[in-house]
Amino acid sequence: MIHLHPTTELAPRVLLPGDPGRALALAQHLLEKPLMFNHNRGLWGYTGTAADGLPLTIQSTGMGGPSAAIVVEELIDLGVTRAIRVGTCGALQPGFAHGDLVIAEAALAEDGTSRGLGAADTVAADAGLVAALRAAAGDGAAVGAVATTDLFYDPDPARAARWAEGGALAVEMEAAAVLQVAARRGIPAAVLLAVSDTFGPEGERSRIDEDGLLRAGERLGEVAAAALGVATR
Ligand SMILES: O=P(O)(O)O[C@H]1O[C@H](CO)[C@@H](O)[C@H]1O
Ligand SMILES: O=c1cc[nH]c(=O)[nH]1
Repeated sequence: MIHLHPTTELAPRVLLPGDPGRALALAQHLLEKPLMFNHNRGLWGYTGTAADGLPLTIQSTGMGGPSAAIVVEELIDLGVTRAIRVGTCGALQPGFAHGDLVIAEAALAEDGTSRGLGAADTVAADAGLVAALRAAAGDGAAVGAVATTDLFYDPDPARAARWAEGGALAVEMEAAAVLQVAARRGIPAAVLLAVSDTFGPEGERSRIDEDGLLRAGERLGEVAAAALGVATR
């Protein structure tokens, strides 16, 4: 592969955090004897044995649609058949607190990557994986559309206001690209997010603290692994 240089076998099922540090934390949290199989381009990837005794791969996508699309294309070429993005997001609706979970039924294609890959206004997640995420998360997750953007620091607040008015629950930067590549290549994919940022009335950002981010990451991994069929320890 051009970007992923695997040094071990990959599992057919994969968790996709954006952050390489979350890939390492999840490998340590979810896997027995995790092996790093890729560090090329800083895209840390691990495979190990999950709680059900079967292999699970955890591969970071990096930030943004272009990097995520490369990673998902190459993972599918390497034999991956099911994928769940496990990411952070900014809340677009009132009532969310740091660490709250959001299951994306669909992603608004507000990014260049998914549009370049032929996405219409929204890209749907796989219904079976969404149902599995709902079951794994219990009552503890909001379910709906999220917006995927290319801009973490967006100079135009009207965009987020429009997504919020349209009912989007949260904003992040890879879901539409991951779902669009998966749809084009014919594999089921879904997206589970944890709220890392909330916004005040003037758009002022409140960021989750480091401990909360670590705990939210572990919860993302536990729920998404369960949705992929991994019994939690
Ligand atoms: O926490 P991850 O998965 O990286 O996701 C979110 O965090 C990054 C921005 O801080 C973007 O990648 C965004 O989508
Ligand atoms: O506000 C946020 C938080 C996480 N990820 C994003 O893309 N935006």
